[in-house]
Amino acid sequence: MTAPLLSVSDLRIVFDGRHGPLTALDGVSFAIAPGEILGVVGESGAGKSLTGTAVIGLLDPPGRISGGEIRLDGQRIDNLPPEAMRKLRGRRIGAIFQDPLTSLHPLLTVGEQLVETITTHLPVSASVARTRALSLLREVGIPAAETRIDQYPHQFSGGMRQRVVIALALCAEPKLIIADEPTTALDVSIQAQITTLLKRLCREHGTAIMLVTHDMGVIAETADRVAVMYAGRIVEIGPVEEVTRRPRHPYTAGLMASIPSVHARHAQLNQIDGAMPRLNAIPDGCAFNPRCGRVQTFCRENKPGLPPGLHGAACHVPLMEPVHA
Ligand SMILES: Nc1ncnc2c1ncn2[C@@H]1O[C@H](COP(=O)(O)OP(=O)(O)OP(=O)(O)O)[C@@H](O)[C@H]1O
Repeated sequence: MTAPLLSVSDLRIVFDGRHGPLTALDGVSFAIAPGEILGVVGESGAGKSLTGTAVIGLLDPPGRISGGEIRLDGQRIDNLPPEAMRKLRGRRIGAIFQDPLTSLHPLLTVGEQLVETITTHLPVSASVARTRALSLLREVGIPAAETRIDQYPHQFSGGMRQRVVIALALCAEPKLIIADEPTTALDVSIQAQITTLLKRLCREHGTAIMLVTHDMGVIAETADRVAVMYAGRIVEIGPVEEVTRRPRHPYTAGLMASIPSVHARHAQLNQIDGAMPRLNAIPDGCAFNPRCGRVQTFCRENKPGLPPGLHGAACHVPLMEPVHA
């Protein structure tokens, strides 16, 4: 792998509660290369969003980083003062969230928001910024951009609004975009258009994306590599083809089995019995052991680590045979 753009090492996040700190992220490590799309997948509560939130420096109390480090282009960013982090956000790291309306100001036109973001981060005049805003809107596939630029967010459909949010994230040509469930609120046909757009932007601009989603189908279509999270840890990581065709962790295999057909994407991950444990009740040993069909006595006692290498699973009894043809 080339020098990583983002590297997260042994990241730990706790929530300070009345009965002491609860561990929400427990030693998460991964890297993203320039231009690469890393999918981060897992059920609700796995810690996917927390990981993305920590990378963009938006973790709020009572949550806090209690260990590990985050580096962007080699520079440590997890301990930057808030002002420095604010500058970095938007300029070097962009963000796209599930609901476009939370990222857009309802009372400002799309053009005003783009121009403001561009002039905040780049030393250009308002008229140059407007020209750039127009070309960004065209680039993300907004038809009749010259008219649309002066319209308000509510005048756009959900899919078009998400395109505007992507344009906003791209304003300062950040090297990294954190996209948290960017397609979840959209119709299936629109989802495909947005994932195609994200892939094209990565290819054409060399932007890296950390794509957070509960949907293994979106990952399979979009990501280069995938990190599977469970109960605050990465339980499997590897190239998407490898992980989807030959999952090694029984949890990943369960996620794969739960991918609905392309035409029925909205089915939930309901094929693995049981639920993600609460933070105050994470089982000893492998956190997945109560739900695992391959559980052995030692799985209840020893926490498995993620082995080094391109594709690895934190499992004492990994699946080694292809599960999917
Ligand atoms: N402010 C908070 N206080 C206490 N616990 C929190 C807080 N925010 C998140 N958590 C806990 O941290 C864990 C990880 O949350 P996170 O939002 O990262 O999960 P996720 O995998 O992104 O799930 P989802 O898809 O539902 O967003 C969960 O157990 C959640 O309950």
